[in-house]
Amino acid sequence: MAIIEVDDLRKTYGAKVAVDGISLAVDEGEIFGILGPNGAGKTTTVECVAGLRTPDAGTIKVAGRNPKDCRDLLGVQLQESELPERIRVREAIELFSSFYPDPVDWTERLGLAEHREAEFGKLSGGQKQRLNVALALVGNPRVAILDELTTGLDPQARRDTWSIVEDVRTAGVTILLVTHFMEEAERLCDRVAVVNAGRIVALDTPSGLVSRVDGEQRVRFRPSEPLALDLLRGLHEVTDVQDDGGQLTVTGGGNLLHAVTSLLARRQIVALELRVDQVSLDDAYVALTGGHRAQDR
Ligand SMILES: Nc1ncnc2c1ncn2[C@@H]1O[C@H](COP(=O)(O)OP(=O)(O)OP(=O)(O)O)[C@@H](O)[C@H]1O
Repeated sequence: MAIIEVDDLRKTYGAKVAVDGISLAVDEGEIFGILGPNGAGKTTTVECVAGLRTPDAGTIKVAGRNPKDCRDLLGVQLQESELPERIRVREAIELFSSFYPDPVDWTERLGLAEHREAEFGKLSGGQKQRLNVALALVGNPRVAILDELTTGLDPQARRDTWSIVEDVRTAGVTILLVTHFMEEAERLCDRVAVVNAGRIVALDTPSGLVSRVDGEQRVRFRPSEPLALDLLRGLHEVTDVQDDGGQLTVTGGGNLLHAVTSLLARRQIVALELRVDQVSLDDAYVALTGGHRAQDR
């Protein structure tokens, strides 16, 4: 059942159209990703869902209610949420807890227990983000909105943060996640809306997005024995064969790898240095957004 329903959302800033008719529905318990290039309208969309901005047109419902009446349901971690440098972890948790009737302390579960007396300014990037997640969850929300949670983190801290997001979902929280990272979307999200210039250009599971792109596959190998290239060209899965000094690159579709390896096996030829390149979510994203590559910032 959908817990977030966005229907034909529009938002402009002066002459700038930031969101141009976005509709989506997020099911309870889902991790739903919003992916797109800079300025695509992602933050504006989630800020409207969070009740922090007023749409110009369209409707948004969270658990059937207007987002502005959903303080008890929503936990929000925003893109550049910065706390004062000197505030201690414990003090920040206490301050945020005071806003809610039934606060929940996530510091233990998020590995912050030993940093409770540390000042915000002295925390590492990963610890700051864990604190931001703890603060977003303090009100025991049914929906957490996480905007570029892992931007600026090193790869290990990013992975640690992903496990935390999975733990939060396991605890029953629905997550709306804005991200620039393909790997993050692929690892975490049940479904992803790819946004470009204020519109959704595709909405699907990560593997569904990949399969939409009519991507070619490439199989590269060095045959252990000489092989007539026309045999490969005769396979209906194959569209092209290149020989680069004995290193063959076979391009095609369908079950290309199986077709090529079966042919080799019949001739008792071994594929040495075998490599397979397949369409990735990155390729799908580039195709869907017309060439904007998601950034690693
Ligand atoms: N307060 C504002 N006033 C004027 N224009 C704004 C404002 N906030 C956002 N914009 C513009 O609206 C467009 C959408 O911005 P938004 O922040 O929603 O995009 P985004 O997809 O989240 O981008 P990013 O990945 O860079 O955070 C951008 O062109 C941005 O410059």
